[in-house]
Amino acid sequence: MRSGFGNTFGPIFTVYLGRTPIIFVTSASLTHASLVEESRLFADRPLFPSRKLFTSNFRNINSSPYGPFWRLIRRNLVENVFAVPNILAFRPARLHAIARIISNIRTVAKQNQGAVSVYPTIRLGVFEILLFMCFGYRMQEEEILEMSELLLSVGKLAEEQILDIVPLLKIFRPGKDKADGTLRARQVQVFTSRFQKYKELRELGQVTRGSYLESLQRMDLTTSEIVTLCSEFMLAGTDTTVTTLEWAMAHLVRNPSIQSKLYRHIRDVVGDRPVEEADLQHLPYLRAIIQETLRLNPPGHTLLPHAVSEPAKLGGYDIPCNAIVMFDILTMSRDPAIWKEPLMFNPERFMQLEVDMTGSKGVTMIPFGAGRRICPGLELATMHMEMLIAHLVQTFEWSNWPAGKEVNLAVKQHFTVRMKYNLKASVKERAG
Ligand code: HEM
Repeated sequence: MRSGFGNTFGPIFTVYLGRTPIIFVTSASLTHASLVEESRLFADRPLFPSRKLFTSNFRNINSSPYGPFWRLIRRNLVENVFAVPNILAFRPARLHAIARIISNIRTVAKQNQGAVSVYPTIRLGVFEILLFMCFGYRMQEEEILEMSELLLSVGKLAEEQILDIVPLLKIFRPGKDKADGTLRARQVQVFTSRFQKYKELRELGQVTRGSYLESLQRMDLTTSEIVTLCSEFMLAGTDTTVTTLEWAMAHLVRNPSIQSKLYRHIRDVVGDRPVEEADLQHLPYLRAIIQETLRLNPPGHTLLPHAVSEPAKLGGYDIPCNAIVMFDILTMSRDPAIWKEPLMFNPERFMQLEVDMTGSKGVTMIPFGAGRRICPGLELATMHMEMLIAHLVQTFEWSNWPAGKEVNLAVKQHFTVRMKYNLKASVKERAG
């Protein structure tokens, strides 16, 4: 099990790929010194040429250079869409999607002697919740599948960023530019047809107010930019959340006593009825399980690439403006100097310890980043993960499939760092 690059190469080191310096920061204190104490300086992003097309010329939140446009679109997301009353307005969509996931699990289990592949069974439900928040109306099954397949193709391009750093590698991807152009045209066409449907339903008073699309249409943005921003919302929120859920379920399958403790904890607090959002604040053990999962298996082992807006110094190193700065957060969250028995899955540690995942007072684990570029979806994602784990464990008992076979924790880098072998588990309906 990897503990991060830091153990091998030290707290900060540079690798050259072609002419581009890539500076890896692996220490928690240097991460705090840069992302929190010098937050403004380290809040820029490198501009990868291959992303120009799919980001409408770097006009989405994650790729936009630090500046007024970034501030405007980020503030819109945080203050309008992610405001608590607005999130609560989408509660019916969440409950609908959770019910669908549970029903899918029952169907799949029935067809496969009790066995369920966790990732694919959960993914569409999480995607559906975000689609609803993005567009304000419930899409038909085939529309959801079309959007999902389309965005999986768009998301795959993020895995090809190496081509920007070493352009020579492009010879292994002949026809890439043409294929990208075709995909972008399809993305714009499919999204535009959804915008049209939104307009029709809105005129009939049949949309949930407060969607991301509604907020974006109030701003001075082009259709292409709105397509890009809606796509980012879906891409940033789906696989990060589902990857973490799969890891959490893997740990619960590997640790039946922790799973039983969670089940009893939920029963003690809420009784027999399904967990609701208002219960979450009374379920610290549930939160501890999510935190421990994010510590041991953050869906990104590094943050998104950062850059400095002017030449800087960090840990005695010069950081030039053309450098790509990578924060290796896995090293920090598995650092034995910070965490006792760091490779052990032990949610109890969070029952005794108040951990600030935003890193503002000091960095120990920052699965959502820290400073100005911290993930704006932190609270929404946490709520979705807690609700889903609670319902999955309330409804079913999860165990190894086939019985006696250990869960394999090998990793694979996709858009997120996922389980190399999709978790397949056996589910048994709980008595009630
Ligand atoms: C378990 C779930 C999630 C994790 C672990 C996660 C993690 C992260 C990380 C590590 C970053 C990069 C921070 C940096 O570069 O410093 C990020 C950025 C971002 N995330 Fe998330 N994320 C999650 C869910 C979500 C959700 C649900 C949304 C929205 C629907 C979202 C939207 C974004 C956006 C827009 C950015 C770019 C922020 C910026 O550059 O200013 N994320 N996230």
